[in-house]
Amino acid sequence: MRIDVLSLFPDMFAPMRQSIIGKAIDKGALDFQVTDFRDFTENKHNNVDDYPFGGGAGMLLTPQPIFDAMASVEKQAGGKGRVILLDPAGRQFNHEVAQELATYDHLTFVAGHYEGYDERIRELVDDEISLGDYVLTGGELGAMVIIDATVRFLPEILGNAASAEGDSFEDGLLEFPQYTRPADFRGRMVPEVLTSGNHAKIAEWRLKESLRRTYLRRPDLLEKRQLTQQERDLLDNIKSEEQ
Ligand SMILES: O=C(NCc1ccc(CNCc2ncc[nH]2)cc1)c1csc2nc[nH]c(=O)c12
Repeated sequence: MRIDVLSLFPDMFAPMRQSIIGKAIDKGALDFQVTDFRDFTENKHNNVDDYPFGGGAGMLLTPQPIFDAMASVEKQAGGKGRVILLDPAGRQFNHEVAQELATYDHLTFVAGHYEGYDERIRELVDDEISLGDYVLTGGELGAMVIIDATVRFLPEILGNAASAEGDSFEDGLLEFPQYTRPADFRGRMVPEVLTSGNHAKIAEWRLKESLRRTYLRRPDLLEKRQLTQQERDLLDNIKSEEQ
């Protein structure tokens, strides 16, 4: 997979090379390139933004540096791949979107700053993604979150854990409580069932605790999810316990 980012703050992406991105690059699973579109401005003052026509507060990114930075990526990479604009007005990022993006072999992210983009920049763009309904100062952190969540799906990175996890019953439910050694931590015991070796009982306990957690914290997820008869029975059980 190749990922390009167009940004005014390329250094913000350097720390990613210390973790998941670096691992993917070392494994040859990922080509990662950040382009500073300020390098492409034809403006003698090196400006990349300007006042909005029609007045109003804030500055907008001008189209020329971004168009020319994109042309440079196209020349280098032999194309621009799937172009994603980070924008608060975009569709909300989530697990499904990450899975969808992971299917492309080339993604180009455009991260803006200031109060937004000149509308004509959207001509370059295939998709617009927001990280949620809160205001950030720019798109870089959003791009990093999306890249992290997407790169983890690469087979070389998480093997089949990511896909397997996605397919199992956890899909659509919150994670069950997890424990590791010691079984007795200063008097706080790990639930008996988990050290019983009874795998059927363990699986049922995990399913029930996933349902309990989802019921208590994210009932909206339960609304969206088809429940098996076993899950419905467990949920009835939980509802009476949680009275
Ligand atoms: O670039 C981003 N933010 C910078 C930014 C913040 C506010 C505005 C719009 N300004 C108000 C307005 N609209 C119309 C007129 N005036 C534009 C850009 C961003 C990328 S993804 C994301 N996801 C969640 N939140 C975010 O802010 C982001």
